[in-house]
Amino acid sequence: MAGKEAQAKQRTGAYLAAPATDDNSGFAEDQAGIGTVAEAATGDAASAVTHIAATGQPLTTPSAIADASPSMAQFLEIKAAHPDCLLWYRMGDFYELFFEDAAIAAACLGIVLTKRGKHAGQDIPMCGVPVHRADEYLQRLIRAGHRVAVAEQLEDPAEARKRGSKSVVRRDVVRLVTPGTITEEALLDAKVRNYLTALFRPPVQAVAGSGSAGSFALASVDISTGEMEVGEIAAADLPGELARLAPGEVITSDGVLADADVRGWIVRLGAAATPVPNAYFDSLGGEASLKKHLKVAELGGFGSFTRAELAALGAILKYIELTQMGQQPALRPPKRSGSDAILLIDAASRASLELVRSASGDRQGSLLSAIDRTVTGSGARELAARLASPLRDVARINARLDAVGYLIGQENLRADLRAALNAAPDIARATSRLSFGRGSPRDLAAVRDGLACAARCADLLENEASGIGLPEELQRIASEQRAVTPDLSAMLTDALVEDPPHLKRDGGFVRPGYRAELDDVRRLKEDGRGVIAGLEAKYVEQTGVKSLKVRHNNILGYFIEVTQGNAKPLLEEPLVSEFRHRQTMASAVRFTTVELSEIEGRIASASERALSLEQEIFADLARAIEASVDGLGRIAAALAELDATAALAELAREEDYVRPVVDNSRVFDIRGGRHPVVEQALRAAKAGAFIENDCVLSASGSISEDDTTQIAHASATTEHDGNIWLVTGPNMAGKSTFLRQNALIAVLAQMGAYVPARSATIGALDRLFSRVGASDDLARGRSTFMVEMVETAAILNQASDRSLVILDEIGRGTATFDGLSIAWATVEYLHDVLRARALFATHYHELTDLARRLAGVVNVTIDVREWQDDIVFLHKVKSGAADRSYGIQVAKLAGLPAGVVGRAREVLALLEKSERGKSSRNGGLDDLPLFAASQPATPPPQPAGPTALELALDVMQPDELTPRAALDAIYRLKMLRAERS
Ligand SMILES: Nc1ncnc2c1ncn2[C@@H]1O[C@H](COP(=O)(O)OP(=O)(O)OP(=O)(O)O)[C@@H](O)[C@H]1O
Repeated sequence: MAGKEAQAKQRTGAYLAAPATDDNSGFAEDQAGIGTVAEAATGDAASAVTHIAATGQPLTTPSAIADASPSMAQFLEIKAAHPDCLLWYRMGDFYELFFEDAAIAAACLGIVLTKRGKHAGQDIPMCGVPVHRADEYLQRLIRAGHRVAVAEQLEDPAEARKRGSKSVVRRDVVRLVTPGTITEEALLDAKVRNYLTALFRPPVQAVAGSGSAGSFALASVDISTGEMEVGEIAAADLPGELARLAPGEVITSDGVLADADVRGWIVRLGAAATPVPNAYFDSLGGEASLKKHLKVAELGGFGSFTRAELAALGAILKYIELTQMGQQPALRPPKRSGSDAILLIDAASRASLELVRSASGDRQGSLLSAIDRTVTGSGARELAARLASPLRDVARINARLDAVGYLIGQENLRADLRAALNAAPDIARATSRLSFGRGSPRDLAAVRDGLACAARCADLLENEASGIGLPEELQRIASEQRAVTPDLSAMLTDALVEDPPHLKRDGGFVRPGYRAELDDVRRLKEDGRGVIAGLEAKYVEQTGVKSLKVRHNNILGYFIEVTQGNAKPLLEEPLVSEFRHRQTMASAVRFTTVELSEIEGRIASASERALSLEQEIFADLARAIEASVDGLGRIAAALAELDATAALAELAREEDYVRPVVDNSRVFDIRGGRHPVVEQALRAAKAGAFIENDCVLSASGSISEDDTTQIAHASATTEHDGNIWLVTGPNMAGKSTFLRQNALIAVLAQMGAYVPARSATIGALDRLFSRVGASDDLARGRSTFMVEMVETAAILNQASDRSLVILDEIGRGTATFDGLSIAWATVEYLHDVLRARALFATHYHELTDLARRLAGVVNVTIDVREWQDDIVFLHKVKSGAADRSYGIQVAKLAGLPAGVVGRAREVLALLEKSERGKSSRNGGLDDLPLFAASQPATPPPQPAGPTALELALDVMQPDELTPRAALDAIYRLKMLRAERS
C-alpha cells in the first residue's frame, strides 16, 4: 500500500481512499481515480447516490448485471441476493460498501463517503472499514438496526490470477449478521442474553362463541450460547412474554407484523422486527430439524411440543441456517416456558417495577443492578433470567432457596467458589464461536480454563459435602461439572500455551512438546536464524565491511545491507559475482546472495509447515470440543447457576436479607420489609436509614384449598387484617416505595432469593400486577388516562385469587368524581370478585370509607409529623387513614414561589370552608381577594414546638435498631442538624 494512503487510513481508521490490494479484480476496469486520497467530498458522493437514483436504473436487474464488467457483475449478483442487507464486500484488508449501502453506512458510522470508478456513467459512492476494526463498525451498524451481509474472498488473489489476468477473485456471502444472530465477543454484552425469537400465531380454532383471541407460540435461541426455550401463551400475555424474553430480534410473518400492537410491543423493547415468509413456520419441518440439531430420533425425552411450538422452532432453525449459511450452532435442548411454570408479570408491571432496567432504560437503578453480585458474565445472564422469570412451583423455589441458604452458612466454601468462578471464562460463548468456525485460540483456552474451573468447583462442593449434606440443587450442579471426560481438559492443557494469541492465522498457540513434527520444523526455523547470524559474520569478514548487516523486511525478505560509503567493493569484482544488487536507498545499498536465498527458502518453508501444523492442531482441538459440545453446554449452565446462587448468598449476607417462606397458601406476610433499591440508594447518598414496614395481606374469608397453611399463619396477622390495604398518606410519604417494595419482595422470593425483610411468608403468586405511576403513549394515540384504564382493565380481566395487585392512584387523570367512582368500583371488584391480595394507594380520602363496608379492606397510612408549618416524613406505615394530603407543604418543599404557596393556602382554606358549609361550588372561590396571588406571602409565625431533629429522635426506637440502622440513624440526625444550622 502506498505510504501516504496507508497513513491516511491509519489516521481515520476507516476508509479514505481505494485500497491498493493485491486483488486486481474488484472494480479494476472502472478505477479512474484509484490510488489518490479521498478526492470526493461527502457532498459530492451523496449526490452521486442521488444521480444513480435519478437515472431510474435499478442496480441489480438481470440486464444491468449482464451489461456490467465481470467484477461489477459479481458484486451486483451478490447484492441482488441480499437486497435487505448492507453488503460488506471484502477487498484485501478492507470491507467495502458501494452505492446506497455506502451512503447509509457512512452516515451511520460517521466515516467518509468517497467514490470509486463509474457505473452506468455515474460515480460509484463507496466507503470501507479495515478488517481489523470490523467488529467495532459491525456493532455500530447492528445497534442502529441494520443487517449486514458479509461477503468474503473465497480464494487467494494469486489463485484467481492463475485463471487469467482479468479473472475475478471468487467471493460470496458467508454470513448475515443481524441483531439476533451475533456471536462475537466484541458485539455482545457479556452480562446480557441475546435472544432471537420466532413468533408464531396459529390460526384461531373456529369454536362457536368462544370469542378467544387465540394464542402465540414463541421459540427463542441465543446462538451465542446455544440456549433455547419454547412455549405457547395466551394472546393477552404476549407483551409480558416479549418483555420477559427481551429478544434482540423477533422474526415473524408479515401477517403478524401487520398488527400494529404486536409491532409496537416489539419495537418498544428495542428489538429488530424481521419479517420472514409464512412457509418458515412449518411444524413438520420444525420437528425434523429440531431432531437433526439435537441428534435424536424422537423428541419425547425433551417433553411434548404443540404443533404451534414446533412451527416456531422450525422458523427459528431455518432462519439460523439462512443467516449462518448452513453453519450449525451447538444448541442445548429446549427449555419449556409455558405460563404455568412462571410468575406472570405483564409488560407494564415489569416496566413499573424496574426489574432489569430502570425507568430511564439503564441497568443502573434497576432491581437487577441492586442485587447482582455475580462474578461471571454467564452468571449475570443466569441471574437476569431468574429475575425475569420468577417461578411458581413451590418445590423448585425452595430447592433454590436451600442452595442459597447453604452457601450463606458456608462462608469459606462460598469465598473459595467465588474465587474459582472469578477466573472462569465464558465457555458457552467460546464453544458457540468454535462450532460456527469463528473460534480463536483464545476460545480453545477459554474451554480449557473453564473445564479447570468446573473441576475445581466440583471438588470444592463435593469435599464440603462429605461433612454436611449438600442440598440437592448443589449436588446436581456439582455432578454437572463432570459432564465432560477429563481427557478433553488434558488434551487442551497439553496442546495450548498458557496465554494464546487472539488470531489463529499467525500460529504461536501450540505448546512446545505437544507435537514432535511441529517442534522439528520450529527448530529448523530457529536454526535458520542461527545460520543467518553465522552468514552475517562470514560476509563481514569476506567484505571487510564491519557494519554489514543481514536484515529482513516483508517486501524483500532477507537481504544484506551496507552503507552507501561501503557499497563500492560489493559492486566490483570479485565480490560482485557473489553479491547481487537489490536496492539502492538514500543511505544504504542492499544485496543478496544465492546462499542467503536458499536459507531464506528453508526458513520460509519451515514457517509455512509450522503454521499449517498449528492449523491442523487447531482443527483437531475444535473437533474434540465439538464432540463434547453437549457436556460443555451442561457445564457452562451449571457454572452459571453456581455463580448466580453464590451471588445471591453473598447478597443476602451483605444486605442482611432473610429466607422467605414460600408455600401454597394465600398468605402475604412481610415483616420489616425494605425496598432493595431505595435502601441501597439512600445508603450510597448517606441520606439516612430506610424505614422498614410490615405488609400483611391475609386472605380472610379464604377459599383456599390449603386451609391448613392458612391456619398456621393466622397467628402472624396483625390488627391490619385484610387482603386489600388501602394506603393513604401525603405526597412524598413513601406510598409508591411501600407498594413497590412488597411486589419486589415477592419477585425476589419466587426467583429463589433471600429478601430484604425481617421475615416474609408468601403464598406463591400466579400473577403480579403493578400499576405505579402514570405514563402516556402518544405514539399509539393513547392519553395518560387511557393507558391507565387499559392497564387497569388488563388487571381486572386477568387477576385471580392467587395474584398480587399493586395499584397506585387509579383514576386520578380525570374529573374527580369519575376518578373516584372508578377507583371505588375497582377496589370492590378486587375484593368481591377477584379476591386478590392487593395494595391500593390513593389520594381519594373518600375511599377510606370502603374499609367500613368491605370486610377484607383495611386502611393504612404513612406517618408524617407537622412542624412549624413544615412536614417531616417518618415513612412508617400505621393503621388508619390519612387526615389530609399535605400537598401544599410538599409543594413548598419543592420550591414553589412563596407567593404561590401562600395563595394556595388561602384557596385551600376557602375550599375547605365551602365544603364544610356545603355552599355552592364557586361561592367560596368568589370571595377570594383579587390579585392575592401576586402579593408576597408573609412568613407564618414560628410556633413553639419540637424541632425536626427532636421529632426524629422521638420516633426512634433504640431497641429495634440493627447496628446498621443505628449508624444510618446517626447520619440522618447529623443531616437534620446540618439543615437547621
Ligand atoms: N420507608 C422509607 N424509608 C426511608 N425513605 C423513604 C421510605 N419510603 C420512601 N422514602 C423516600 O421518600 C421518597 C418519596 O417516596 P414515594 O415516591 O414512595 O412517595 P409517595 O408517597 O408515593 O409520593 P407521591 O404521592 O407524591 O407519589 C423516596 O424517594 C425515598 O427517598
